[in-house]
Amino acid sequence: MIAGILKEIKAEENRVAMTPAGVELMKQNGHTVLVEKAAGSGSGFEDEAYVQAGAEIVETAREIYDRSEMVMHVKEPLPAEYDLIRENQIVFTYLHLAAAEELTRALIRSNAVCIAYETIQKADGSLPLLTPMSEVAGRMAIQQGAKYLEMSQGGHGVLLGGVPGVDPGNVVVIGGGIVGTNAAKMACGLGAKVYVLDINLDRLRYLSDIMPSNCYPLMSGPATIRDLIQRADVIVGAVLIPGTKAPRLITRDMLKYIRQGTIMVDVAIDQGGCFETSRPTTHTDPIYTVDGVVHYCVANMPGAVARTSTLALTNATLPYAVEIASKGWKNAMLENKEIRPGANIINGKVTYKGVSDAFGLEYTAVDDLL
Ligand SMILES: NC(=O)C1=CN([C@@H]2O[C@H](COP(=O)(O)OP(=O)(O)OC[C@H]3O[C@@H](n4cnc5c(N)ncnc54)[C@H](O)[C@@H]3O)[C@@H](O)[C@H]2O)C=CC1
Ligand SMILES: CC(=O)C(=O)O
Ligand SMILES: [Mg+2]
Repeated sequence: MIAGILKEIKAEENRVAMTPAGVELMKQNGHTVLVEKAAGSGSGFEDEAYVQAGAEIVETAREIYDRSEMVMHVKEPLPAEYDLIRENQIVFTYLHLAAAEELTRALIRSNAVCIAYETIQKADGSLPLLTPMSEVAGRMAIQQGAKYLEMSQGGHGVLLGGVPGVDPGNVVVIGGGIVGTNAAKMACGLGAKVYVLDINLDRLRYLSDIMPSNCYPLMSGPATIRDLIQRADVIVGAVLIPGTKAPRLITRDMLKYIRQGTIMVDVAIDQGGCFETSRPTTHTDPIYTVDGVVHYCVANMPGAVARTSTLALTNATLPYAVEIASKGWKNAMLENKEIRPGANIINGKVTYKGVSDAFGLEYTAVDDLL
């Protein structure tokens, strides 16, 4: 198969969908890899390294789309690319469609085979291509929260770890999955008092076993959230119901309970955000304030630490890319049940329930198309 690696065009996105080591493995499996010029430079991989690994460097995204049977991105295709996507072409990338109606409709029109990284799912329910970026984003959430707590950044001037004789800061993490656990680990490491909220009691038991004593796993619910946000210095939004729009757990009205200069980091913004007042921001302009409460809602947080993120992401994506390229998408989905839920839109049909529900579109089970 001919696979094309596109250069990311989202603001401040420096990750790349395949490293030179990945190209080498694709070549060993008999595939041709086209890499858009300078696609890897933001992650420290120059064109020369791709050529040495056996890739062909291609000048434009248009040529990648024209010549490739499968295109790979990190982030979703942007409007400038919608008309370049071809019928039956495999588009393999993060899509987050339940929060992106315009993109959903463009991909339906394209008649392409759109497989989302974030909905590939193992039998135990885990999301192997979301996990590495959730690990990065969860850790970064605390780094960003601590930074914006500084007064010159708009925060209310609390040092998360405190000092001897002074209380540490309070961190409230809503959602105790991969993002939430990684955020909590970082915040605990700094010495903050950390509350992690989830609705899954088994998950709370697990967190209670593995987390240090300055972490308090609690059952999530409106009353608990309302109580905790009044004392919070940093609030992290980290909930997910896979493939669907995030539930709004802190409403506009609840901002009145939150002190000015508190930092709300909505990591779940790529699924629409779990705070009503969240709207996507970029690394160049990451924060805004509502009623004095600072909101950080960058939809591609891992892009800021591109070297680490590219390596972590491609460690996870490469085996799936090789399998899809080697077997074709249908056989890959028939033989590997983890890949099947990755199908979001296939030849104009919406094959992911969370996406069809989000926009009132007709749903077709992927099994009917295999
Ligand atoms: N902004 C960014 O750059 C990035 C965003 N993300 C996003 O972060 C979000 C979280 O991802 P993961 O941690 O990997 O998901 P996960 O599936 O590991 O964890 C989500 C957790 O939320 C819990 N949950 C669901 N409803 C809840 C509720 N009402 N109250 C409390 N907890 C609730 C679930 O039980 C689960 O434990 C996703 O939307 C993901 O796409 C991930 C990576 C980067
Ligand atoms: C998960 C995701 O959307 C990201 O890493 O940007
Ligand atoms: Mg994202």
